[in-house]
Amino acid sequence: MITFEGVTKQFGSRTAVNNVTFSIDKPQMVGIIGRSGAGKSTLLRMINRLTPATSGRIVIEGRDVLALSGTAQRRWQRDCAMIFQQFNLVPRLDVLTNVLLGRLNMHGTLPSMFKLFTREERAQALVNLDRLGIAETALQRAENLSGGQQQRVAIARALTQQPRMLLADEPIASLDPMNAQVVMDALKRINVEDGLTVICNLHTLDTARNYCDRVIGMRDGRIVFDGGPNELTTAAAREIYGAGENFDEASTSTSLAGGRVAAPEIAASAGAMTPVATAAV
Ligand SMILES: Nc1ncnc2c1ncn2[C@@H]1O[C@H](COP(=O)(O)OP(=O)(O)OP(=O)(O)O)[C@@H](O)[C@H]1O
Repeated sequence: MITFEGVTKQFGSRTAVNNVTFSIDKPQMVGIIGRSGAGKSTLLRMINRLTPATSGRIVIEGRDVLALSGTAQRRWQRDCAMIFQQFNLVPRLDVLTNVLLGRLNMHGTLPSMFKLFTREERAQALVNLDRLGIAETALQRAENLSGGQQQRVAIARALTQQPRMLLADEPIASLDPMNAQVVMDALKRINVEDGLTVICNLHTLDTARNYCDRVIGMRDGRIVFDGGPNELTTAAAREIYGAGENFDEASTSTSLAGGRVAAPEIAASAGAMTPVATAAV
């Protein structure tokens, strides 16, 4: 589905991502972990061309997406929707319009300028909000929502792009544990129910173990671990984080004690913090 071939990014003399090679050959939830500055964001941003790579190829269905330009590049950026730590909503616009912005690059310039969306697009945006359990917020201003709700709006906007892949750059780093869990559960359900690959930068080991099918560990721009969540032992974590014998996993932990999402109907429980919570995603 996606293959990285010797992908490198240099910022001046600083090598942020160093000759990275790996493939994802089936829809997976992939977590990328590593200490701050390891290159996680740069790796993700190169996939959808927010950051240009210095060298290498990222190949999807035989095409090097790093070589795309113009319309083909914009089409690819639509295909790999991205969500961010700070949600990137338009605060003063209502939630529904924020979600519809996911359709913008499917329109010509004039309809885009005047935000002219079809009835079908509005209906689809509402369906996506409903999947995220927040349809009732559709007419509220985005800035009046909680952080967890705003991130779910961002996910609904990403779904409205009808992407082939979802990239999430530290999607829960600004959220409290309860909202973090709701957002991770939503991403997991999208992966399972829609068969979309989700690539997610995470700061915390426990979240990667609990939610991801595969974990990639980065250190100093290189991949130093690539395996299943069960292979992510304390020794492997030490290698990824460049830590010594006194490495304490708790230092990378949220209080998310969640497990993997097995069923959409698992109830929210403020006390237990088991997965999850939202309406069916
Ligand atoms: N626009 C930029 N200009 C210069 N250097 C950059 C730029 N973006 C990132 N870097 C550098 O590249 C390296 C990797 O940064 P990156 O943000 O990818 O790491 P990260 O693992 O995502 O870190 P964090 O978890 O703190 O977000 C760091 O040394 C960073 O300072």
